[in-house]
Parts: sequence; C-alpha cells; structure tokens
Amino acid sequence: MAVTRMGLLRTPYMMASFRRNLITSNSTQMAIKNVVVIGGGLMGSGIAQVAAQNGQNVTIVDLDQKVLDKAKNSINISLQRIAKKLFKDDSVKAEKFLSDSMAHVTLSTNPEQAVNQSDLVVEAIVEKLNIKQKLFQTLDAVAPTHTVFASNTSSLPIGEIAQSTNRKDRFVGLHFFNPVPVMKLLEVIRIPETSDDTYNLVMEWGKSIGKQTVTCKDTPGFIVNRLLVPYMMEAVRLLERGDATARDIDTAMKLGAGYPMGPFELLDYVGLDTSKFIIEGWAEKFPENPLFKPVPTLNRLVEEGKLGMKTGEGFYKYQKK
Ligand SMILES: CCCCCCC[C@H](O)CC(=O)SCCNC(=O)CCNC(=O)[C@H](O)C(C)(C)COP(=O)([O-])OP(=O)([O-])OC[C@H]1O[C@@H](n2cnc3c(N)ncnc32)[C@H](O)[C@@H]1OP(=O)([O-])[O-]
Ligand SMILES: NC(=O)c1ccc[n+]([C@@H]2O[C@H](COP(=O)([O-])OP(=O)(O)OC[C@H]3O[C@@H](n4cnc5c(N)ncnc54)[C@H](O)[C@@H]3O)[C@@H](O)[C@H]2O)c1
Repeated sequence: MAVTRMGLLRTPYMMASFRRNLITSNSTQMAIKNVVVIGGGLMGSGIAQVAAQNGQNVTIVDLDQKVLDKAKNSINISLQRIAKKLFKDDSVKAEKFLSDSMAHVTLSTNPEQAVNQSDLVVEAIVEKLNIKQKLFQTLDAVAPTHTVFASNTSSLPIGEIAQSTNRKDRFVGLHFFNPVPVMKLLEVIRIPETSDDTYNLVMEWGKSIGKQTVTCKDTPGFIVNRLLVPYMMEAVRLLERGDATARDIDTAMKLGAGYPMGPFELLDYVGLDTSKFIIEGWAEKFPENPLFKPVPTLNRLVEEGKLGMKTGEGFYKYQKK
C-alpha cells in the first residue's frame, strides 16, 4: 500500500485511478487540446505540468525567458518524482512518461501569438486586478471565439477580472493549490454569466487532469482561502503579540491540528508577496472586517525582499537550490 502525506495514493485502487488520470485520455481532451498558461511562476509551471502529463499541448507564457527556462526545469524535476513513483520497477516506461510529457510543453514570451490556437487560457500572473484585466483585455481581442478564459486568482473577484472581456459566458475561475502536481483540489468558480457549456467543459477538464473539483460562487477567497487566509493572518498576529515563536506555532499546528505545514512554513511556501497582495486587497475592499487587517511583519519582510522559499528567506531561511 502506497501512503503519502496527502493520502494521495492510499490504496491500490487509488493508485490505479491516479495512473489512469495521468496517462489515459478521456472525452474532454477531445474538446480541450491546446492549453495556454500565462505566468510561468510557482503556480503556472504546476498547472502547465498537469495538463502536459495528461497529453494536452501546453504553452507557458511569461514576460521573462529566464522564468520560462526555470519553469521547464522545475516541471522536469517534478515529473521525475512522479515517474519514479508511478513506474518504480520500469525505467523505460518512466523515461517515456517523462519525455512524452515534456514534449507537450512549449515556451513563449508572446501572449498574443500563443493564444492563437488555444482552447483554454489559464492565467496565473501577479495578484493585481488591473494587471490581470489588462492582460485579458489584450487576449480577448486575439483569441479564437471558442476559447475559454480562466483565472487562477487566490482572492480577486472573477467577475471583475472578466469585466475586461467580451466573453463573460466563457470565463471562469480555476483555483489550483500549491504544489499543483500534488494537491488534488480544483475550485471552479462560476460567475452569473458563465454558460452551462463553459462550466461543464471546465469541470470535465478538471477531471481530465486528475483533479477533484468543487464549485463555489464568486465570493472572496472562494472556499479554501476564505478559511485559510484569516487563520494564517491570526498566526502572524499571535507572533506579533509575542505569544509564541513562529517555530512553536508551526509545530503546534502540525502536531496538534494535523496540518502538513504550519502557517509560517505555508506562508513561505505560498510566497509572502502573493500573501501581502491578497490581504491588502481584502483590507481595502472590506475595511470593517478585522480578520482582513494587514499585518506589519508581512509588509516588512516583503520590503526587505524576503518573499519566502522562492527568494531563500521569509519567516525562515532556506538553502538556495
Ligand atoms: C495571506 C495568506 C495567504 C494564503 C495563500 C493562499 C494561496 C492559494 O491561493 C491557495 C493555496 O495553494 S494554499 C496552499 C495549499 N498547500 C498546502 O497546504 C501544502 C501543504 N504541504 C504539503 O501538503 C506537503 O508539505 C508537501 C506536499 C508540500 C510536501 O510534502 P512533504 O511530505 O513535506 O515532503 P516530501 O516528502 O518532499 O513530499 C511528499 C510527497 O509529495 C511528492 N511531491 C512533493 N512536491 C512535489 C512536486 N512539486 N511534484 C511532484 N511530487 C511532489 C513527493 O514525491 C512525495 O511523494 P511520496 O509518495 O510521499 O514519496
Ligand atoms: N503561490 C500560491 O501558493 C498560489 C496558489 C493558488 C493561486 N495563486 C495565484 O496564482 C497567481 C500566480 O501566483 P504565483 O505564486 O505563481 O506567482 P509567481 O510570482 O510565482 O509567478 C507569477 C509569474 O507571472 C509573470 N507575469 C507577471 N505579469 C505577467 C504578464 N502580464 N504576462 C505574463 N507573465 C506575467 C511573472 O513574471 C511571474 O513569473 C496569483 O494570482 C496567485 O494569487 C497562488
């Protein structure tokens, strides 16, 4: 019996189903063959990977070629970990899985050109409403009519992002979790204008990439972050009051509440810049809610360029890979 921390492959049945999800195609792939992921950072690279490892053509777009090269490298490393687990006794199959998946990945710094042939565009760029709106406005003018647009935003209203396009019926939120290749959940956010066809298509697509979907209205933080963000901010406030150390708070939540990571480890893992954007956006929009008040420690660390694991330091220090 294979057991992971996330309970991903608990039984032979689940292992078989995971393998099926990874390797075989299904009916949706007939509809969504070409995926474009905009933003090749932490999330974009993971989203691109799960599509590619399920046989879909994926183009990753970023402003910076160096980010794209790093994304390709991290996809390769992650696929190797998965291949090792899936085909532990068969190095030929493992190698084929790796090379087939990598062959589905293309890199681009030209978003307008990349979306030319797309069926689905998933945006995973910086958590700023005006930047996301500007991007979608540009893409809306050049993408094929049938192309569905999705945002992976953690906290921004999908309806406000979709406002910048003339395809609100073909617009959804697709909220993935970090690390995307491991986390099974995909939140699908429907705005009132989202058509049934679009909704059904992305629900099927979620299944085709091995995710368990849940649906949520366009409400702040959707399901997971509406509960997770106040918890993480409360952890920082606990630290700021001097009630306990970050290390002890993390240990307490792992051993006392069964979380795989404590709140500070998770903040560093998510990225402190992204976390700051989320809480600032909510504080501005809902100033009366004490749960959404910004925390000085987060602002200070971001000002110092300590963005978490990705920069080698956040609440903790990390060895550069
Ligand atoms: C203001 C507040 C801000 C809130 C922000 C919200 C952000 C956002 O919107 C929502 C989120 O994402 S919220 C965030 C939601 N996320 C969370 O809450 C994450 C919580 N953390 C975890 O679930 C675990 O600590 C990890 C999975 C990260 C690492 O697990 P670990 O046990 O400590 O370490 P391990 O032993 O190394 O790995 C274990 C297994 O996973 C496998 N593997 C790992 N990475 C892989 C990859 N990239 N590729 C492939 N495989 C990968 C690995 O092979 C291994 O498999 P095996 O079969 O056991 O050999
Ligand atoms: N980090 C997480 O754990 C997490 C989880 C779920 C959702 N999200 C959301 O996903 C999105 C991306 O987060 P991330 O953590 O991957 O960020 P990141 O900083 O790792 O990556 C963002 C990437 O987008 C690129 N980018 C910025 N503007 C761009 C543009 N106009 N065109 C093309 N590329 C552009 C940047 O160069 C960068 O590489 C955010 O909306 C975030 O809220 C993050």
